Amino acid sequence: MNPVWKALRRPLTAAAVAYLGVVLLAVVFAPLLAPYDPTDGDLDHVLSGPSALHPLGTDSLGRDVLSRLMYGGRVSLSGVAEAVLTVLVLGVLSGLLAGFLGGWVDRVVMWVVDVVLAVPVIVTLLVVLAVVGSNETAAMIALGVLGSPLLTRVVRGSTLAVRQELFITAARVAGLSNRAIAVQHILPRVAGPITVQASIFAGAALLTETGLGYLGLGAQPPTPTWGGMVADASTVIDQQPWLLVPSGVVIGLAILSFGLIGDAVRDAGARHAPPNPRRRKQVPVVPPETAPEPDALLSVRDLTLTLPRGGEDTVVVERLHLDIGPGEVVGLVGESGCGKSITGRALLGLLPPGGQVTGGSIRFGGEELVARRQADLRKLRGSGIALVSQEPLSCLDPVFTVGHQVDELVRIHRGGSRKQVRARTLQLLRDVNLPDPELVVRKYPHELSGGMAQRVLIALALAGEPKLLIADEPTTALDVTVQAEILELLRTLRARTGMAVLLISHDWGVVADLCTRAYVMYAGHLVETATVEELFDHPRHPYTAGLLGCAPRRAEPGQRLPAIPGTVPDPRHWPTGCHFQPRCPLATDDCAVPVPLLEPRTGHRARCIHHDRVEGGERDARTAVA
Ligand SMILES: Nc1ncnc2c1ncn2[C@@H]1O[C@H](COP(=O)(O)OP(=O)(O)OP(=O)(O)O)[C@@H](O)[C@H]1O
Repeated sequence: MNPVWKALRRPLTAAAVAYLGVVLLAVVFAPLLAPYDPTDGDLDHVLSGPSALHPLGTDSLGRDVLSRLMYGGRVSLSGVAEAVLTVLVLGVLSGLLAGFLGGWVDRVVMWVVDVVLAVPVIVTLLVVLAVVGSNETAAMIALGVLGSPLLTRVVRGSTLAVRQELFITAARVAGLSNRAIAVQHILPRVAGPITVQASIFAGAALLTETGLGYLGLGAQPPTPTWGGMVADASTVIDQQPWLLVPSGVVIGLAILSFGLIGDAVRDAGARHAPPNPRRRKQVPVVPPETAPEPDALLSVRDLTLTLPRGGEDTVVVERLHLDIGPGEVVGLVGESGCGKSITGRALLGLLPPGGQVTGGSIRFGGEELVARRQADLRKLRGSGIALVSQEPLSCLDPVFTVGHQVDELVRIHRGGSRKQVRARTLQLLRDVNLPDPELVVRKYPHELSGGMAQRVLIALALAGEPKLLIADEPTTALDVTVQAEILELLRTLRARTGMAVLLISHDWGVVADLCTRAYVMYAGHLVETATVEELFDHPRHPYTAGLLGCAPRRAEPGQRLPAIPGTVPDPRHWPTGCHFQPRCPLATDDCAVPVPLLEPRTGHRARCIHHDRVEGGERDARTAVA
């Protein structure tokens, strides 16, 4: 069950909701339910206590307190509604814009927020009332404007947190517009904090409205207001103290109820805002030193990426080269932390906050992608390049059914009537071999197995008919049988659609199964590239040879699994020269200077000066190519 609903079912919260519901009904239906007209005085029963005639007594003019409470609530609660509505519109819009768009929009919004927060509320309200007369609506809207910065901050913080989640990245990858992502994916996620803030503000607004009524500002007599009733009661407190009880209890319980509902929703899972990602100046991109491959679908040259690590911009990928031809299946291999996934994200223009391309070029279909605006890249995502990631369930929005999520992308990429969209969705689900697509479209992500979720994710990626599919460890989270099925599916889809695939993996078996060529990465460097056959038969870099030697299928029964000693160094502590030298059995002093990519055989490149000593290697001449 939704945690918010669960929280609202707690006895105290349920009582608060019920109380506000009853008050609201009594107020709305006051003309039908109130026993008397709120302005009619019964001079025979002035300042009487509760009686059969007047259940809550009468005031100093003999007016029925119950009827005045019902009618008074109309003024007081509509004032609260006006203030809350103003806060919601201003706070949610500005918070979403600031958190989602960031940059100068964020800076301007936060500057306005700081200015409004510095304005004293009561003084401003008095000024507004002095200017517009006793216009309660104007005062409550002004209160809403002054209260909105608190909601702006909360929504901005929550949006920043949600923006980092994988399913939002997946939605971007799929080419969804910012507005669609904000409305359909982010807004439902920040609904909790918004409800908390709105209910807390409603209590404060009721208190302010009552205070204004008490001071004789706002709606004027004989119109009943709750604040006016408190003011009347306080003037006769010596003669009839009871008169303060009905209005005091109704107002007090209403404020308490707003607070209780806010607390319950917050307890149910309001999230804290993450720290604001560091803002830095965009550094100029260093142009590549080598030309792109003209016939390639994707040609990456000298790509250098930085990410903020330990407070500093750290290079995590350095001068990477990569080419993928149309329809080609290419592997990107390496241990965890070598920079494979971050490279995949850079191709889509989706680096984590603070990440930057500081050098090189990415050409896709002949167009340069580095330094292109996010709006241009968004058009490319999904239809040009699509991504399937290693955590299928985290990439699906848990709030919507599979059908809704696939429909959404089909509508964006193809358009068409509801019927046509759904027909295409079912076809896509059939294409990825999901049994019973009619049933699957009605399922929520939590009802899917890992294998089914991965198939749905592949269907989502196919919705835009991409030319290049980046499959980032697409089988890592799956069991062996399902792994084989997904690999077979990728192979079939590639043959059927003619799309190219960049398969990111640390598993040589998977790479050998699907790819014709592979790139091996180590600690941010491309260390070797060749056809998969060449790499298996004649590795020319000790790292590739070491990785191949670690494959579990090469282990002898009863023997320890072979492993490369040591671990991938943190990008802040890369050694100078060859990054692999501290772990390399062939390392010499010469390895401490930067090593270029060499080409021991045509089309086979390795970043190693000892490539001819790598086991199984041939003693070829070195040809520096980069
Ligand atoms: N959001 C991030 N913020 C800071 N550093 C990051 C972030 N994501 C990745 N890194 C760092 O970038 C480097 C490359 O990470 P990347 O995820 O690309 O490696 P990988 O080879 O894909 O490994 P894995 O298979 O575990 O994902 C690592 O040192 C990693 O710690």
